[in-house]
Amino acid sequence: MNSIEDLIEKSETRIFKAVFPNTTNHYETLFGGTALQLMDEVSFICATRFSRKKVVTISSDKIDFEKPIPEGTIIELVAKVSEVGRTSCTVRVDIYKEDMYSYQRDLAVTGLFKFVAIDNNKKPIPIIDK
Ligand SMILES: CC(=O)SCCNC(=O)CCNC(=O)[C@H](O)C(C)(C)COP(=O)(O)OP(=O)(O)OC[C@H]1O[C@@H](n2cnc3c(N)ncnc32)[C@H](O)[C@@H]1OP(=O)(O)O
Repeated sequence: MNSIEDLIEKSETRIFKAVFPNTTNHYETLFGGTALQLMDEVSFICATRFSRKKVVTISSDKIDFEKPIPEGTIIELVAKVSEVGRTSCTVRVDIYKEDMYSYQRDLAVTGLFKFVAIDNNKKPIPIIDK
């Protein structure tokens, strides 16, 4: 049986993307809505890998767009469980931007996403079996 700490470590989830023009806005930076969609997806995968149960998003919290992400950069999304409740878990997502042609890497966006585990009747159930 894995401890909660082991499950948190093993479920850390990372996705890389290239910021192509079809994902940017008229300022030629990553569109905020696209960033949110990617954050929801990576945090959903993380919560699913953590619980190995059906989970739904119940809330998102404190999304900070600290730095713009220019077209032509690489982004890495890192999702990790930061809090475990009875039926829910909270996942912190960090988006790092990397210059393609240097080793410059900066934290650009952070946010929290909370998920609830549900059964086949869509009712909350314990997020992990103890
Ligand atoms: C992957 C996807 O695309 S999901 C799509 C978007 N999400 C959805 O459609 C979900 C819609 N929401 C729902 O179906 C329901 O709200 C449910 C099933 C998630 C929860 O049902 P509820 O009756 O509210 O559950 P309940 O009151 O027992 O709370 C369940 C957990 O959620 C937490 N919670 C409930 N409401 C909120 C809220 N507004 N904000 C933060 N946490 C909340 C509770 O604290 C509890 O956590 P805990 O057990 O770890 O302490």
